[in-house]
Amino acid sequence: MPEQKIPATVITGFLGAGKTTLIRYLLQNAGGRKIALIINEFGDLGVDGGILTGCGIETCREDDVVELNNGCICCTVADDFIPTMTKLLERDRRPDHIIIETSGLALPQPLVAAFNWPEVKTRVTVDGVITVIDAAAVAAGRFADDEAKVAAQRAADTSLDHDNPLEELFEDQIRAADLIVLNKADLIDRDTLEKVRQETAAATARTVKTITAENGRLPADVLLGLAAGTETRIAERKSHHEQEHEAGEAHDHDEFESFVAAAGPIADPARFVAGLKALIGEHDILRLKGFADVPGKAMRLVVQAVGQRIETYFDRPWAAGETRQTRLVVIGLHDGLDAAARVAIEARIAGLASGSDSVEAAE
Ligand SMILES: Nc1nc2c(ncn2[C@@H]2O[C@H](COP(=O)(O)OP(=O)(O)OP(=O)(O)O)[C@@H](O)[C@H]2O)c(=O)[nH]1
Repeated sequence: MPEQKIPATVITGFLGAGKTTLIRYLLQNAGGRKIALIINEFGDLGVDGGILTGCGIETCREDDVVELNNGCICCTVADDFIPTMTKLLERDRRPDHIIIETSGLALPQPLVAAFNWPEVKTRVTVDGVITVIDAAAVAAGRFADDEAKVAAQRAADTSLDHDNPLEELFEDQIRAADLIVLNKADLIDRDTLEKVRQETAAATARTVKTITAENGRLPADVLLGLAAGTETRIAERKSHHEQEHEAGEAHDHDEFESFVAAAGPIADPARFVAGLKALIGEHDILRLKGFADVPGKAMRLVVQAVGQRIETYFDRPWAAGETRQTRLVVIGLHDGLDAAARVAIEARIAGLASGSDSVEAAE
């Protein structure tokens, strides 16, 4: 049986935006996922590894945290990142998910490109790039809470081979994002937050979704794609249709909504994916993830989408006695996924699966 690919999430954003805080919360609420962390930081400026390893979180063992402190990760990809990933993948204890926290100076694109290196490509899939933004700093006309510290980090990194102005770096980090987190929402009022949201959206041409957070407190299901633990839950969960006349599930995070959309076999996977892309663009869908039944294929098709990034691959044969089915978990903001939207989305997914609805992807 082929080894299932391990999803990797890149978490980027300026120094002090709240990346470590978000990761810490994520580890504490990982839903049983075994997470390995790669943290990129420098000398005495870096304390994140210590914060995370010393945190006493059960799911995060000391040797699951790897620190890369030879310079900015995007400038040391070949020397540092690839060997580290390879070592991580050769461990006996395979992680369910890999999280990479970049330094505040990192350009995410070279890092994402590194996932195409042969050593990594066959074993890891990019789950998504999450860009954390200090909304309060941006509202105040800055990119980071402490721009002097960012400058100090830059000065301390002798291997840094890009010297973009802060504004350009900020735009690059936003452009690379599959999901943007406007963090530190507690420090500004709603109107200001909305202004920051618009400003951020203007910096990206794509239909990237933006969510807000206080102290990075966001559910793992929103931040991360499928993992071993979620797999069984999808099969067990009732579809939206089955749930329609029942009380909704209890939520820890009221601002988010999720449901399972069930559909029939996929007539044409490429058109299905193109249609899903369009659907995500049209609705407030943050994530779509699950499995699909492709007739004629012995293997199950994994579908993972965050923003406009959609990954599909066959991960394992359907087991004997297992029902071949298409089930996608749809996650979005509560306000955007009301009952009518859920009915419409489920119907569209069913139509896309059967080929009766052949929406082309929005460019
Ligand atoms: N008020 C407020 N403070 C926050 C929030 N998120 C993080 N902080 C604080 O902001 C500071 C920086 O947070 P970190 O999580 O270390 O930020 P980071 O992006 O990991 O920073 P580096 O790793 O240094 O690049 C810490 O003092 C956090 O406690 C938030 O949502 N609201």
